[in-house]
Amino acid sequence: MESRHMQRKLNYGRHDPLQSVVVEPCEDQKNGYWIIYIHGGAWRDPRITAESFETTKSVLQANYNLPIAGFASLNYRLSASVKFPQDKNTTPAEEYRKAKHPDHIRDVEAALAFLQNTYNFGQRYILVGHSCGATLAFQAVMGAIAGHREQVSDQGTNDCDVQTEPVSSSPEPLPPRLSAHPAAIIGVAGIYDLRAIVKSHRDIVEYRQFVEGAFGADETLWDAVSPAQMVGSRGVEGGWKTGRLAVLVHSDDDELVEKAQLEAMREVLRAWEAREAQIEKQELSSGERRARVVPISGGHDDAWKQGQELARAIATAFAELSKMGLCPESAA
Ligand SMILES: N[C@@H](CC(=O)c1ccccc1NC=O)C(=O)O
Repeated sequence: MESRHMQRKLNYGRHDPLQSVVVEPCEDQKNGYWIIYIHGGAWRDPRITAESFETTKSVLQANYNLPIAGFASLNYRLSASVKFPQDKNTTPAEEYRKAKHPDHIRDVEAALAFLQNTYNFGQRYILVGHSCGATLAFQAVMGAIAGHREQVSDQGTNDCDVQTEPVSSSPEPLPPRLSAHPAAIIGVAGIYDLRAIVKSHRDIVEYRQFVEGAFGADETLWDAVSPAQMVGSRGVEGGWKTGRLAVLVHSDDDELVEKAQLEAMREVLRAWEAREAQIEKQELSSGERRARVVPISGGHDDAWKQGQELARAIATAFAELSKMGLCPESAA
């Protein structure tokens, strides 16, 4: 592979080493899209990090010729896990995992704003999220969570009034504003309805544990932050005004997240799809939107561990953008 593409790890926050991104700009594809990955691990698994995108990235670079302007993979602060206990007395404070909603999504927003300020790609990016990373990807464009922070070019109205989060325990100021939402989101093995996933696994304590670990025990908050639960101005429908393409990816071999999660998200995306995208005046395309389902094979974590199926899903998204007239020819 070409070696002039340099991979670097950059920090976007000062309170936790997990406030970092692994980036690799691709100098020869300036008109392409940035691929920005958000890893899974139930908001708490310290073994699953930004580096978990490496294999998929290598597959994309070796086997596809897509117009990709750069790769970024985000780390974000994690919640505590009973499976990986830490001793508060001996763990350096910045490494002690204690994040609670909205810390995770605020870190994702801060990372995206940091990348936008650094690389100036505007809306030309695709958010790819796996498992709880898919939750975070769609939360980043939900009206009730982040939509009021988007700056739409022609002064979109601010129709979001309610704050749906507890006061953050985080010492951080609010992250800089997200200047633009992604053109496309790819949700892989995603969790989109917290109440439903806990209920459908009520005999396995782990599910309630990781949801409470990240969001607390108040189930009305679970609904308010679930992309498949919020409709209208508080959901993806009202929040993701400039969005063009949503791709939902799932494997029937997935042993951890059931297909009902995808189906619930597919339903709320129907209302989003029916509305026209808000587009820049100089843009020549129509406001057409698409939501697509892409089946893959393999177990829950095989998507990123093996990389081939995730890479294929990403290539499918580029093919859709291309059909919509939203994709440049790839250079070389
Ligand atoms: N290894 C994980 C398990 C996990 O990631 C998970 C389990 C069930 C359903 C979804 C999961 N991950 C989603 O991000 C853990 O530490 O809990």
